[in-house]
Amino acid sequence: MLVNETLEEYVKDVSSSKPAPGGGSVSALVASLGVALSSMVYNLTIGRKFYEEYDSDIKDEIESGLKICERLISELMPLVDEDKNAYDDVIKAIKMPKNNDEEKALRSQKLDEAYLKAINVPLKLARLLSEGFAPTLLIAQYGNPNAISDAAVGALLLFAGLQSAAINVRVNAKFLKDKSLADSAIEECENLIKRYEPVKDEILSISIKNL
Ligand SMILES: Nc1nc(=O)c2c([nH]1)NC[C@@H]1CN(c3ccc(C(=O)N[C@@H](CCC(=O)O)C(=O)O)cc3)C=[N+]21
Repeated sequence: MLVNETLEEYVKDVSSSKPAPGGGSVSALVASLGVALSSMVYNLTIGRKFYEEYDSDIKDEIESGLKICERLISELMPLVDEDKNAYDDVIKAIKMPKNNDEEKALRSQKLDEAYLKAINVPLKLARLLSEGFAPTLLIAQYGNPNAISDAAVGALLLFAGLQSAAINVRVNAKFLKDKSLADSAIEECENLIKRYEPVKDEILSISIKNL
């Protein structure tokens, strides 16, 4: 499993001419790291003197923000492998024989199934990532000022992950037979980008003001 590799092995795997891991797996890793940075700022906040002085409703919000980050990390990390497996299946289907109608039909069916998976993994990534912006904004507002730049880096990585997921959805959607499913997946990603780009910008401006 990729998640059990060393960083060195993973980077080598990505850089090689092996078909996968590719951009999809890398965007899942980047997404995990983005949320991990937010989580780090939470962990550098909860229990500190300035934190204890917050109203209890703010403290509750902060505690639930950390819970969200922890859940997101545990759901994002498996996508590093799931995306590799999904794209491996695309490559496997592309390589299937097409010497007669029977082979062609089977290949076309397997290819469609593989592209559907190769869309669904980045779509899941985009949906999970979209849940990471609110907790990152919250911790940029209330978190440890020493680590505010990490919330900004987290927001940038979340947004990079979201845009990358949208690109992977789009590139695979054009091969899908079910055009309405393809269009709705593309539209969902575009809507998430439109919705969360301003949140990313807000996190950046809060962080930059307080550097
Ligand atoms: N969910 C998802 N994850 C991805 O990682 C992903 C994706 N969708 N959609 C498209 C892009 C593109 N990408 C490629 C990786 C390797 C080759 C590759 O190795 N191609 C070989 C041919 C493959 C072979 O025959 O072995 C070649 O061009 O020589 C191509 C394309 C991954 N992507």
